[in-house]
Amino acid sequence: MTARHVNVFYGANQAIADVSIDVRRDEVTAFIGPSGCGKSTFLRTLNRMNDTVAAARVEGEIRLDGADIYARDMDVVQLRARVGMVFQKPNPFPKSIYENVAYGPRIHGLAKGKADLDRIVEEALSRAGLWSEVKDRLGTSGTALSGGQQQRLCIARAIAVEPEVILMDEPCSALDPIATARIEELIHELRGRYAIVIVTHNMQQAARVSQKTAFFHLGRLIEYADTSDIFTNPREERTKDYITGRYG
Ligand SMILES: Nc1ncnc2c1ncn2[C@@H]1O[C@H](COP(=O)(O)OP(=O)(O)OP(=O)(O)O)[C@@H](O)[C@H]1O
Repeated sequence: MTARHVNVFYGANQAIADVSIDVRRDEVTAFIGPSGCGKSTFLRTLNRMNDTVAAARVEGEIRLDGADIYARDMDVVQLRARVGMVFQKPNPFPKSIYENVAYGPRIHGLAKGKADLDRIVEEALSRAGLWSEVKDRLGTSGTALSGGQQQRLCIARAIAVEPEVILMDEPCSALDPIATARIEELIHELRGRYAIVIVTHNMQQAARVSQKTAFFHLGRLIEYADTSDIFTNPREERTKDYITGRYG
């Protein structure tokens, strides 16, 4: 995905100012920065989640495989399948584990019948590292799983429609350390197959899971570089101050 000169406003307040960035398919990109700097707002521009906020207005250009995602003829439902999202709080549908994963492929017409749908569900749950834990209880409610399992179910739900990009907005902030480690492992396993963008407050997590890191401050993209450079050799003073804990 490429973003060029993106501005986002909530009414009269500007939350994102002139952000340009490329997100590559074979990498995990972490968005870091102090609270309120616009990480989530910018993340949400990448699959037009901001459309759901009446006061939000996006300017600039964002392209997915060259196509302008804000173009009038862009099918937003299709876009959100190609650019999936995993939220801070796991939000499975109040339906069975199977239905949580099968819903997307069914509405997007990806399955050629029941056996094919079963295969897609198994594959998505396997890739999300959840299959062995749930294969004998696919009919039970997704909301009855543990928080970490629910988050992996949400990742399986995103994967099931074969996205190109997965956006993760602080996916571990509601999870304990063990469930967090499991999600981080999963991010490693999924890398290469999907472009992954993760917003995180946890700098160790950014350093562990990502290859590229973008540091935001007051709505601007201050520095975007290899994660190892951001954490060991930042070019900007503000990045250095943030990663050394001087503010944030
Ligand atoms: N729905 C909204 N309506 C109005 N203003 C909003 C809305 N969402 C975010 N903002 C404002 O936009 C700015 C950026 O917020 P955003 O949530 O994107 O930051 P963030 O870096 O993700 O913060 P955090 O790390 O605390 O989640 C803030 O000033 C915030 O108050």
